[in-house]
Amino acid sequence: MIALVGCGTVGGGTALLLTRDIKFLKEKTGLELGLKYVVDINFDNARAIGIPEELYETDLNKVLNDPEVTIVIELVGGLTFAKDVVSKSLSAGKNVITANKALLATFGEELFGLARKNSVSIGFEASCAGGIPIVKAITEGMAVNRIDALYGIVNGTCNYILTQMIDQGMSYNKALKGAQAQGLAEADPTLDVNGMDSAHKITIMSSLCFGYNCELDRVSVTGIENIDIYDVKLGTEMGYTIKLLAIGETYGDKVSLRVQPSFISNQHPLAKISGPFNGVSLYGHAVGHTMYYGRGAGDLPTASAIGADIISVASGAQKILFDNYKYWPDLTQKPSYMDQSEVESAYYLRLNVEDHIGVTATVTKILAENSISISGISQKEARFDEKEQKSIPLVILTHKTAKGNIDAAIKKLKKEQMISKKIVSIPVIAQKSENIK
Ligand SMILES: NC(=O)C1=CN([C@@H]2O[C@H](COP(=O)(O)OP(=O)(O)OC[C@H]3O[C@@H](n4cnc5c(N)ncnc54)[C@H](OP(=O)(O)O)[C@@H]3O)[C@@H](O)[C@H]2O)C=CC1
Ligand SMILES: N[C@@H](CC=O)C(=O)O
Repeated sequence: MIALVGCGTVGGGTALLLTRDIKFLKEKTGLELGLKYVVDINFDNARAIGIPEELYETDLNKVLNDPEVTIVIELVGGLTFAKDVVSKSLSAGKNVITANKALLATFGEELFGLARKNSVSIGFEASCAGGIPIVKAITEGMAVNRIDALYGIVNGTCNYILTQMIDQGMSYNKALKGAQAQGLAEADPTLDVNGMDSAHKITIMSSLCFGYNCELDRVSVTGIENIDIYDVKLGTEMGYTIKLLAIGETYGDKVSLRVQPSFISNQHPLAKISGPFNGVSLYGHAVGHTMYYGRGAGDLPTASAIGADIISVASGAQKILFDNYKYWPDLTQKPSYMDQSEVESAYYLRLNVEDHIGVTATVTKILAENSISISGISQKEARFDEKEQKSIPLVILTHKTAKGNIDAAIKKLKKEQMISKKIVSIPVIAQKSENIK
């Protein structure tokens, strides 16, 4: 029997699948599945979607002490009560299913170890890229591959906001409200827009891809909060679209983990992933490039991934994988990390400069001194700030260069009197080449 803790957006969707669709699930899988408890502190949402009242429970201990319950689904979110639910359930010998990427990215090693100690397993398909079965793709579908890179749009809220801003000209705040209304955003949407939710997901997925216990605090994270629609529009004119990319890559025996707003060409396979959808590209040594697409957030799409875990746990498949796969974070070593300053890409730079003779020469000289080669440069129409101060936007596209060079050049440029301190730099990410061998 199943107990579900937290009946909000995802919990509500899951409870619906386990009540309304239970007959279909049994017919399809041949498994005897049953929802016995819905634990929450209030049941407004459960009532609103018609979950039967006899399932409602406020006391977690009742679930923990019920020997009939073999699966506890944690859908509360956060790191405090959720951690208690997961730890206590595992310690009570119950399998756990969770969508809580923050919890697994922070305490994965401890919780996976606890599951192993108690001979149970943790299902977490819904923790990365919502409804896309990406955990199964990495651990099962790509099993024979050495995976050396993962590029993903893995936050539905940010992708929805950016799409609305570009396609509808909607303001950032209005688009964020829209994402919240659709149940895409986290309870605290700061985690979405500041890039941390994507960082949680890239930590979990990279650990499974590369066979290291990747650490959340080694992800270089930039969110979308400070993106200026002016740059988005200039990017569009140049044939680029802006996406919040989560990237995990290996460089020899080193790992690089980063989340960053990035320009990608309109021809890039991830460019067409819009609205609440997510897309994840994996690169394996045997298969080459594979790509996964689907809804990255929302009640039923995420419940679909939870349902897949329920079936895996109930059929015994999850435990077999848990016992045999060697890339779980409690079984692997922490990686060595690539120094972020050495990571290379092309860049879009926007400077605001005074309209003086020699300013472009000063800029190009500083870039050259920092080993940055320019692939394009253009001066745009003058702009006026809120204090009516005029400045000329100078947009530069660079060839591939190390991030350290860009940072050093920006530091120097900011010291020049004719150049405003606000310099925008956005990596321009090309599609990775396959390396089949
Ligand atoms: N929303 C999405 O699309 C996705 C979410 N996730 C993850 O799924 C998890 C749940 O997210 P989501 O459904 O959006 O969150 P919600 O905030 O909608 O749901 C959380 C539920 O837990 C309840 N709750 C809070 N504290 C307790 C407690 N002490 N005891 C029992 N119940 C409690 C809340 O009640 P109340 O409302 O009264 O506070 C609410 O009903 C999170 O880890 C999130 O990161 C993963 C993929 C997609
Ligand atoms: N808030 C998240 C929900 C899914 O993980 C998102 O927007 O992607």
